[in-house]
Amino acid sequence: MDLLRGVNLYLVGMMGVGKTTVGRILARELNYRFFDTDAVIAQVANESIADIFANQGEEAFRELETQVLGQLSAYTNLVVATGGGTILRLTNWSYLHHGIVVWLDVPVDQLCDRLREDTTRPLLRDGEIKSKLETLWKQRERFYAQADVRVSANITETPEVVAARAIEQIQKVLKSKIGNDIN
Ligand SMILES: Nc1ncnc2c1ncn2[C@@H]1O[C@H](COP(=O)(O)OP(=O)(O)O)[C@@H](O)[C@H]1O
Ligand SMILES: O=C(O)C1=C[C@@H](OP(=O)(O)O)[C@@H](O)[C@H](O)C1
Repeated sequence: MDLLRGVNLYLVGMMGVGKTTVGRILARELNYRFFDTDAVIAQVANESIADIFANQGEEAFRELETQVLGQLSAYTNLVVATGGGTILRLTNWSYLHHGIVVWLDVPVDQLCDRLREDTTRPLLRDGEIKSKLETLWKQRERFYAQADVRVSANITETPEVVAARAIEQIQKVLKSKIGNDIN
């Protein structure tokens, strides 16, 4: 994994794909530090993500998200689990491109089962989860597709299996990048 030294891994993808769960495992395997931008935002704001949305609105949350991402990008050897909407802002991409952007992709219908009982994600409140996720997916798919590495997963796989595949795929992409640079 020497290829990866000195860079950050940024996990992107829809809510509930496992960015936090898989990210922690990746950090452990690579001996990197792990950060979840939502957790940092909640700590800095001293409020839960749901309360920030309710009290300050989504735009204020997005501003905090950009600030936290920018601060984390000053460091190296981090695995960063981003929020599902991080990819929406062009400014955020200027930070994401400091490292390797890894898209965890789980089919939306499988995410519904995972998130049905969830109360922590404000964008899924009030209404039918499936149609909300599908609407977000339609708006966001093209942004996720700009990641350096795509890791497809399904909910029958353990986070450990997904993390192992992510490492393999990241290595493959880095090796081919280096090969292309030499040729
Ligand atoms: N591979 C997996 N297998 C089973 N459950 C998972 C897996 N990945 C994540 N989960 C569960 O799904 C939920 C959402 O995962 P999380 O890591 O918080 O997603 P994200 O950070 O992308 O929003 C959590 O309850 C987590 O325990
Ligand atoms: O998709 C989104 O816009 C959001 C995803 C959430 O993070 P997770 O992707 O970790 O659930 C959190 O940042 C916030 O609720 C908004």
